[in-house]
Amino acid sequence: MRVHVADHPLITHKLTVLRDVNTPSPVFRALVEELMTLLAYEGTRGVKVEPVEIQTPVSPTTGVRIAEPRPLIVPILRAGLGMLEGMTKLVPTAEVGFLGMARNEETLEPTTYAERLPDDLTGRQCFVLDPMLATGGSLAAAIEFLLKRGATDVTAICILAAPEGLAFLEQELEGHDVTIVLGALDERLNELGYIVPGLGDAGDRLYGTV
Ligand SMILES: O=P(O)(O)OC[C@H]1O[C@H](OP(=O)(O)OP(=O)(O)O)[C@H](O)[C@@H]1O
Ligand SMILES: O=c1cc[nH]c(=O)[nH]1
Ligand SMILES: [Mg+2]
Repeated sequence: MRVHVADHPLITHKLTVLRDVNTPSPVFRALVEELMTLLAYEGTRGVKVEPVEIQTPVSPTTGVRIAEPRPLIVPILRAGLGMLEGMTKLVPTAEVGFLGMARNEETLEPTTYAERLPDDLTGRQCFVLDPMLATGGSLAAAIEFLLKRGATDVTAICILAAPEGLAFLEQELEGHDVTIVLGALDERLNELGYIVPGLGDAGDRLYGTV
């Protein structure tokens, strides 16, 4: 598993406002989208392209286009939905599939309550979007779901992660071709399974449920 922490002052600046408990939901949503555009740029460095011959007004030349089969973007509902627009702006021809997952806040175990994905993901490059990688249970389950359908090349883009969650993913996904792109790697998890310093519950802050 490869882990890449995006290191850019604009990302850190936007993250600081995102973390602030006084940032209201509409601003939080806008910031997630802006951050996602920057993280999508990092996260798609390995997107598969194929050569294409074109004619400029001056001469023929060889360029590239996104390779077939098209990449699949998988936001994990709810909070991952806030990242979708930022990603599809960069890769507008990608297909989008959905996974709905919720973490039981007492046991911290994830459950999957919705799935709308292609049956066969053989040869598909997959990009999973979820802002928070805390214990890693939700992301591990989501990635394992894609691997079982035949995916072999998975990149997850998260805004924040805890070291405990990364260690869990490392152990669960050993031997698989998985890349994790992060906006920041935080200090730790607290006793309730929340990322510290973190930003609280991403879904609640995005959709105004608190
Ligand atoms: O790494 P974990 O310990 O599994 O926690 C992270 C998960 O928790 C949050 O979702 P949540 O379950 O709160 O669902 P929501 O997006 O509907 O708020 C977050 O978006 C991740 O999916
Ligand atoms: O800190 C955390 C942990 C899990 N889910 C969140 O939304 N935030
Ligand atoms: Mg939540």
